[in-house]
Amino acid sequence: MQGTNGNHTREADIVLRLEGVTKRIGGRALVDKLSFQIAKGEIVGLLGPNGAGKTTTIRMIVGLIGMTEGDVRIGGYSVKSEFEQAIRHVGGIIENPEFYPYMTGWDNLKQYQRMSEGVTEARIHEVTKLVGLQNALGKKVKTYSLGMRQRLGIAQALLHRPSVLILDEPTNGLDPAGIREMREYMKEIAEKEGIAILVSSHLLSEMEQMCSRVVVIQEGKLVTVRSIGTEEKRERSTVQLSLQVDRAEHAAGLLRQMTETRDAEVVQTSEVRVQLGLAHEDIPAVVAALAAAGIRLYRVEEIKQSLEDEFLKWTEGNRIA
Ligand SMILES: Nc1ncnc2c1ncn2[C@@H]1O[C@H](COP(=O)(O)OP(=O)(O)OP(=O)(O)O)[C@@H](O)[C@H]1O
Repeated sequence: MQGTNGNHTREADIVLRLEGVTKRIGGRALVDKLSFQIAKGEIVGLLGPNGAGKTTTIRMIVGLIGMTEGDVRIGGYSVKSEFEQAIRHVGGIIENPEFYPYMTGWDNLKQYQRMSEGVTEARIHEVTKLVGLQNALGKKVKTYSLGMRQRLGIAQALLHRPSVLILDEPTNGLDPAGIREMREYMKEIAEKEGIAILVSSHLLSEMEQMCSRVVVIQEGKLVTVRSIGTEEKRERSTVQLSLQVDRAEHAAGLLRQMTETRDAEVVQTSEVRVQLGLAHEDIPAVVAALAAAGIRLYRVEEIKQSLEDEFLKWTEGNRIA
């Protein structure tokens, strides 16, 4: 699976796609023209300081609130116009999942199984093993730790074999050991089930260890999309470029067309800026294509700062934790 560094994603592997998603309330944009996509088997972090719009974005993805503009496609289906088909592909934990505390973990999942079509007991065993809960299934949920309750929630969300798992701040309240365990089973879920996972957080350090990419937002706007990897891996894969042009939207469209053959990932970050990951040898051809299309190119810069430095800069004054 090559989608993990975000530079070799095939169109057919995209399972979640946000297209200019916007939420305005009382004239204020809580989420503003947000676009990004996630492929099969990828774990992507939606990262931003408190109040950046993460929860609002996630609530729109799963249809809990409406979008003012834009659309979300899940498994190719529009959340706006084909909600039922779209939502069938999603397993989501937005608020704390509710369980019957006096029933065992197993009985809680059996209860859920009765309400859902096509979920077998074998599947219950499979998902509880994935989250490492198989030995605690006979215990009452009221005796579970927060981490165990969360695993039960994730097991439940996985029962119907969704193609996307969406988790809002899942590490909140977990101790370091709980966070580490979560990281491990999330990776296993993504790998073994080929699921795309979107997980929100305001902590870069956690996301760096868990995710293959992060989508950074601030004040509802996309700041950047970054691949996470070792320095060595980054060097071998692609160069992250920021292009300053006269018409970023036009340039981004053109670059996306080229992406299909050149494996780049294109993000418009402002009216005049486009970011993309490119193989070193592809840079001249891309510059030439932009010029040929009449787009004025003012700057081609490599983005080199560490993600940590940048994240602190973006979120200066906004960060609570
Ligand atoms: N229904 C609403 N009406 C007006 N403003 C809202 C509403 N819901 C959220 N907001 C505001 O929108 C902004 C984004 O909120 P959101 O909860 O999406 O952020 P977040 O990134 O999830 O932050 P946190 O980590 O604190 O949950 C905040 O400034 C919040 O106060």
